[in-house]
Amino acid sequence: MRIFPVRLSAASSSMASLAKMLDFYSSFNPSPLSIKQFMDFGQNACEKKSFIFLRKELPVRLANIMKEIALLPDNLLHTRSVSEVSSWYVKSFEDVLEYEKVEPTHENLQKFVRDLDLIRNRHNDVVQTMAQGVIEMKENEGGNVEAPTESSIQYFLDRLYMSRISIRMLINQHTLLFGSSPHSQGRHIGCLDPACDISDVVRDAYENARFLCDQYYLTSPALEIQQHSSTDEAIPIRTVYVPSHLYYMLFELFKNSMRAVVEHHNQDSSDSLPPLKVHICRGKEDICVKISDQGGGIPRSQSDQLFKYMYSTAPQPSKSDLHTVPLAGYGYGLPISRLYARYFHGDIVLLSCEGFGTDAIIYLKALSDEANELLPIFNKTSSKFYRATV
Ligand SMILES: O=C(O)CCCOc1c(F)cc(-c2c(C(=O)NCc3ccc(C(=O)O)cc3)noc2-c2cc(Cl)c(O)cc2O)cc1F
Repeated sequence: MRIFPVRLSAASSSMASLAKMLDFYSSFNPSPLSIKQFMDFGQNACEKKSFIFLRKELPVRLANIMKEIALLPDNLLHTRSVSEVSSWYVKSFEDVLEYEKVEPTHENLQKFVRDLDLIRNRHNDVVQTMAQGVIEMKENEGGNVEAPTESSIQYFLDRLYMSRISIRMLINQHTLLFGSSPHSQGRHIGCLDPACDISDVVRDAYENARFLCDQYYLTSPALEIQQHSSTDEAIPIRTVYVPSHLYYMLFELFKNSMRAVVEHHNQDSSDSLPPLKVHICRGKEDICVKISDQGGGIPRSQSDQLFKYMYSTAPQPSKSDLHTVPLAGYGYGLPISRLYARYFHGDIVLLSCEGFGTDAIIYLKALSDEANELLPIFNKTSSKFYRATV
């Protein structure tokens, strides 16, 4: 009976074909789009053009990051969690390749939208699962991880999550523009708001962070907002942006500020907490959102640590903590918030004055044609980084 060898050859031939396709699509650099290009295309959207662009661009972006996953240190790559994440990427890569040569018929376009929804949902838990993989690796290594491994993990996770932000942006734009409810968008173009009122998103994020803070600490600092526009643009300051990205950044920063302020000011004193002061400023090149708190600050020597995936002052949350301790997370909120800001060529900068408080500044590009996607590219340079530290 030749069943097993046939099955083995079938498996090995599909692996060989996957490896060939990975090499092919990773040989292309991802094509970054600007917010202006997303808007211009979305205002006169053509589903066939979007389909033809995505059936090439999605495999290119998936293959570029899959080649980096393969270069991870074995003690991380072979954890159960990272193996699971890797299998999601393989499945999604194969799912999109099904459309490589098909005709853009109405039926195929509809099926493409459904498959994009499945792909997005398959990858919903990548961040938590990767965090679990880092914990498994630490446990397997007896708790200590050498610095070179830690820096290569930091480098990789920044690129993995930036790639994931970009792939979800492409998928969301296509499914929102051409999915089942294209006309319920109002003024929105996909997930982009052409007139995003920044102070509205600030208030929304503050109120939700405050709700969690009140739940846990039974108190929370007030909010004061000021807006400054150096250009002739009116107040309130509006810009073309992805409100959900801005909300994520603000929600994380407000949670951190509230935790610092409440924990720094002993909770039984009658003095009221110092308010959080937010300045929204529009210049020619930048839009800035500065959150200033009097939470006692953190030493300059430690502030960079807050952007590390393998550092957190909070103990690693247990599964129950993640549901019961509202302000606790894996400590990934800040590094991922900075990726959201950097994704369209902005940034997040922390300026802390130990003993007094912290300013956290979100920088956004003021001009949509300068807000280009910042995408990781797999090439000899990036792979050398892994080889040097593995
Ligand atoms: O679990 C998560 O996901 C949230 C993970 C994150 O959790 C943190 C958190 F919310 C707030 C702080 C913190 C402290 C503090 O904690 N100061 C006390 C201390 C003094 C000395 C040292 C030291 O010497 O190392 C450390 C802390 N001071 O300012 C901030 C602060 C940090 C950020 Cl990013 C911000 O946007 C606003 C802030 O006021 C630190 C966090 F780490």
